[in-house]
Amino acid sequence: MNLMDQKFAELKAAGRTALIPFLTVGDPDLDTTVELIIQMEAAGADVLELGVPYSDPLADGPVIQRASERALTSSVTIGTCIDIAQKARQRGVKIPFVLFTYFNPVLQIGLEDFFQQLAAHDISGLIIPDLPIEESAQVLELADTAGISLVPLVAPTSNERISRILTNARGFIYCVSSLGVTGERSSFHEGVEQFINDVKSRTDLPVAVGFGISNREQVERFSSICDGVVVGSAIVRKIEDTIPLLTDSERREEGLLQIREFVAQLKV
Ligand SMILES: O=P(O)(O)OC[C@@H](O)[C@@H](O)c1c[nH]c2ccccc12
Repeated sequence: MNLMDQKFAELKAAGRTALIPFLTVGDPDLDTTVELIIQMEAAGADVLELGVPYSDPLADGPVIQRASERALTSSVTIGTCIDIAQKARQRGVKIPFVLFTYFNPVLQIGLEDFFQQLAAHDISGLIIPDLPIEESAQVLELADTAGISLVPLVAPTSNERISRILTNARGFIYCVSSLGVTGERSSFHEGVEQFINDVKSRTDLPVAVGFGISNREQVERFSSICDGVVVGSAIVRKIEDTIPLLTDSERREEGLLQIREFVAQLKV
């Protein structure tokens, strides 16, 4: 049982739903990312998705694409992201981290080295959105050996693949609320609650939902049926809008407080 498993067990015992923010490491810069991680925890985040910026984020909408572009100007790599996680731990951050990366950056450093680095830096979970279940056997074996939970994405269109995905799932199940790419939404896939409840009926693992969730009302809606709610683009947009403050030494603290307050109002 790793830190993330423990966190979900604690929340379940308390009847609470995990708030799982996503941010892109290095956006707008690496030092600010460490400060933002500290603010996310202070705001009530229970698990944190640390996104590895990538040049071809095919599943991401424009907000996260822009965040990746900004981060890539600082030459952020997977190794940088893992170092940032360690820096946050050194600053006293206790919440579990889920590394979010496309598969190509993992292949570039090699699977064995990648999992050794993850395990050495207290990363609890891993999401690779473009690793299909059919090609995940070796990654799953290495993740299990390293004690890292390989978290699968399940979409309303997964249908007959859902059973195989759930059989190989670790950590939690990430239910994608809508088809398409990431980005704030005012509505979700028709029958999304039924889809989530169907997944819940078929697994003992915690079930979280993400994609499009951008305000407290939507978090409340999904918190009533899920063990976790992921919010990415809305937070990444808030970071983007606050960059002028975050990068001004005179107004940095004001900017960090605005991000903390934005995330805190999502906590139910
Ligand atoms: O941004 P949204 O719509 O709030 O969705 C969460 C999402 O950002 C995060 O989980 C994520 C970022 N990039 C992804 C790519 C695929 C699946 C999920 C993701």
